[in-house]
This record gives sequence, C-alpha cells and structure tokens, in this order.
Amino acid sequence: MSQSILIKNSTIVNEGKSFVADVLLSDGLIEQIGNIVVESDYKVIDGTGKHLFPGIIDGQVHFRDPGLTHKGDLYTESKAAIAGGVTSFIDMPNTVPNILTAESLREKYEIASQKSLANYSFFLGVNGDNIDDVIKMDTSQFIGVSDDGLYFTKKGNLLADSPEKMEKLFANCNSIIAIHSEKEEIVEANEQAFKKKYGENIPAKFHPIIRSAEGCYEATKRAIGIAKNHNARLHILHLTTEAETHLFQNDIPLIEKKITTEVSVHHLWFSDKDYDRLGMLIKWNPAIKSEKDKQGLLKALLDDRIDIITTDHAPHALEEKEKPYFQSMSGAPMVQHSLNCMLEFYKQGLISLEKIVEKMCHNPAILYRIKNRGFIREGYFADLTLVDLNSQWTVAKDNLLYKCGWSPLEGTTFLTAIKQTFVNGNLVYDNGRFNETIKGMEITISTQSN
Ligand SMILES: O=C1C[C@@H](C(=O)O)NC(=O)N1
Repeated sequence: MSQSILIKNSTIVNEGKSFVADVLLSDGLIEQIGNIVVESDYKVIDGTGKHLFPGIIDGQVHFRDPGLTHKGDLYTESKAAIAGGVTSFIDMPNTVPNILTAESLREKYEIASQKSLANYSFFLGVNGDNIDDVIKMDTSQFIGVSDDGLYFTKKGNLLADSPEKMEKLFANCNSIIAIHSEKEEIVEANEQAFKKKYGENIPAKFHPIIRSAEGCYEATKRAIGIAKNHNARLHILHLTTEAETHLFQNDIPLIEKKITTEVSVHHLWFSDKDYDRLGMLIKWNPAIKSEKDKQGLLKALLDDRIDIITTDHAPHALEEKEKPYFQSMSGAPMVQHSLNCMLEFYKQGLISLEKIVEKMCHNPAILYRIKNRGFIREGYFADLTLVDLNSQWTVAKDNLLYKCGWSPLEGTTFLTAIKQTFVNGNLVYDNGRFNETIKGMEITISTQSN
C-alpha cells in the first residue's frame, strides 16, 4: 500500500464550482474530499492559494511510438504531458506500422505499459482498406476508430474524401468514428494552382488557403450527413472554421449526442497573422485559419457546440519542419503547454476555470465513456493537477520536455504554472522533478454514464 497523500486547502475546480477543501488520496483513488484532519502517516501537500483540477484528458495526441521515435515516444511525450497537467491521453494510429489491426494495437498497449508515465488509450486506425476488418472487430478492444494522419502514407484513402467507404463504415461500426475532416480534392486543386505560381517555395501563409476553409466545411458537412443517415457515432477531430461550428448542436446533453466535435489548442491560440512570424513551424493540418475563425471557435466552445479541447500534439524534428512547403511536415508539439494556454485565456477574461475543466477533463471522460476519471469525486482515480495562477515563466528550449526539442511557443510568457501532477494517486510531477518509477495505466471504458 502506498502512502496516503493529503492535499490541504487548495481551491478545487470541479463540476461547475470552485471551493476550498482538502483531498485525501489513498491506494490510487480519491478517498475523501472535505475538511480532513492530518494523520501522522500522510504526506501533506499545502495547496493554499493554488487551484486543484482533475487531470487533463487529451483526446488527440501523436506520441509517435512505435516507429517514429526520433520525433517522440511514449516515455518522452507522456513526461511532457504530465508537466502540463495531462494525466491521460488518447493516441492516434499513424505510427510505423500504422495501427490497423488488433495485433498491432495490443503491441502498442504493451509498449505503453512499459514506457508511459500517464494513462493511455489508443484509436484503431481505419484507412479505407481495412473497413471490412474493422467492422468485424470487437469494439470493446478500442476507444474508437480514426483515420487521422493516415492520409500521409495512403493518399486517396482519406476517409473524409471517400463517401462510399464512409457509408460502409458508418452503417456497420458502432464505436466512435473520429474523422480528420478535409476534402482532399479541394486541397489538391489548390496545391496545383499555388505550385504553378510559386513552384516549391510557397510561403507558409498560403497554407490556410490551400487547405482551405471550404475543404473543411464540405468534408464536415458530408460526414455529418452520412452519420445522420446511419445514426452513427461520429466525432469530428480538430475543427478549424467558424462556418463548421454551426453544423453542431448545443441543445442536447453531451452523453446523448451522436455527433460531437473538438477544438485543438493551437487553433484557439494562433491565427493566420502568425504565419509571417512562425512560418512552417505552425503548419498544421487542418490549417490554422483566420482571426474570425479563431474567435468563432472560442464562441462555439463557450456555447457548447464544441465539446472538448485537445492538442493534436504532433511533434516533428525541426529539420522536418524547416523545409519548402511541400516537404515540410505538418504538426507541432503542444501537450506540455495546453493548460497554460487555456489559463492565459482565463487571465484575459475569455473563459472561466470551470469551463476549462469541463472541456479538458469532464467532457473527454463523458465523450469517450472513460471509467472513473475526469472528475474530482470520491472513489474516482486520483488523477489531479495543482496549478499556481500567479506565476510567471517563459517557454524556452531549456524548459521543453519534448523529444523534438522545439515549440512554436518559445518566447511566450505564461502567467500560470503547473506545480504538481498526480497520476493514479502518485505524485509523478513535483515542481520540475519526476517520479519515473511509476507507470500509467490503460484507460478503461465504462458502460454507464458519468
Ligand atoms: O492530422 C494531422 C496529423 C499530424 C501528424 O503529424 O501526425 N499532423 C497534422 O498536422 N495533422
């Protein structure tokens, strides 16, 4: 039995309320919340003046394990996640090999059990070639299926661009289907037009015109139409345009929604104004779009058309980014800084702490039916993060934990700091120091609602 931890006097932010109380962690779980008397064998952490959040559940990351481990791996990126207050993550299938079978999925779980400091779950990849197999698989083996990132290796198989394939999948698969929604035909036509004019040296600022708002809107509209026809469970990944937000509902509880969506932190943080300063470093797919889109996404997040916040943490080596347009890899690391970015919006009066917790902790747990995580409740896993809302630090190379060693946020000063992170009741991150002896656990799925 591990030593019980008592977090004294912090402001707990949970389920729409903020209140000062003590929290006792025992045997991996939250044992008690209230006014708790210190006992001699407790490890006491003084939370006075700090805020205690449920650990962040990041519903979309690319930790690159197996096969692309020169960019990141399940150890390095989970460590960065924990320093950012993230205690659980769901990883995408575009590794090497792509995770397209039950066997490769099992191997990935095995790697994670040895390397990941945070709790983990994985999407099964679906790319158009394996739909018949996916349909036959036991859906309790995975949290959802996704095509995200697979188009990099299988151009033409992008699910959002293949209505017949999507029909088949949506008609027959009852797990969550998480789609990367861009219409490749539109993107390819734009690529050809820009190539004619600029050759290989297309400036990064044209990325949102090539991977256009129209391409996103058309794909999202079509996916929603097909999902509705089949009453399928569709999740649109990383929404980027204001126009798309109007395709989603906010008049039913999340637990009953068949069609859900998310926004990734970089699409709230950056806009097309930033391409001149950061160039290919902020080349992401779907692209970061206009200031109006950025404002529209925040509005939709606040009015519950957008259900969760993710990072789409997608590290690449700097050499893979700093290349001419067509060779430059899309994606960038974010998982260490997502909570800090959102807390910066709180500092600017744009969002409440309770809403941040709803979208980063509660709702991912509800959306993905994650069992006993995402809330500060007695009997739930003790996944928590203690945050100082009055601290100042600047993102710099020497405080990055990403294996790729760079961030588009370098030079950004944050006014909040993540002090401690607890995973399954263990103090895994403590003011810059890690306890790496304890590994995370596989996230389990609940058959009941939270
Ligand atoms: O969908 C994706 C995949 C990701 C990656 O690098 O894996 N990068 C992106 O920009 N978008």
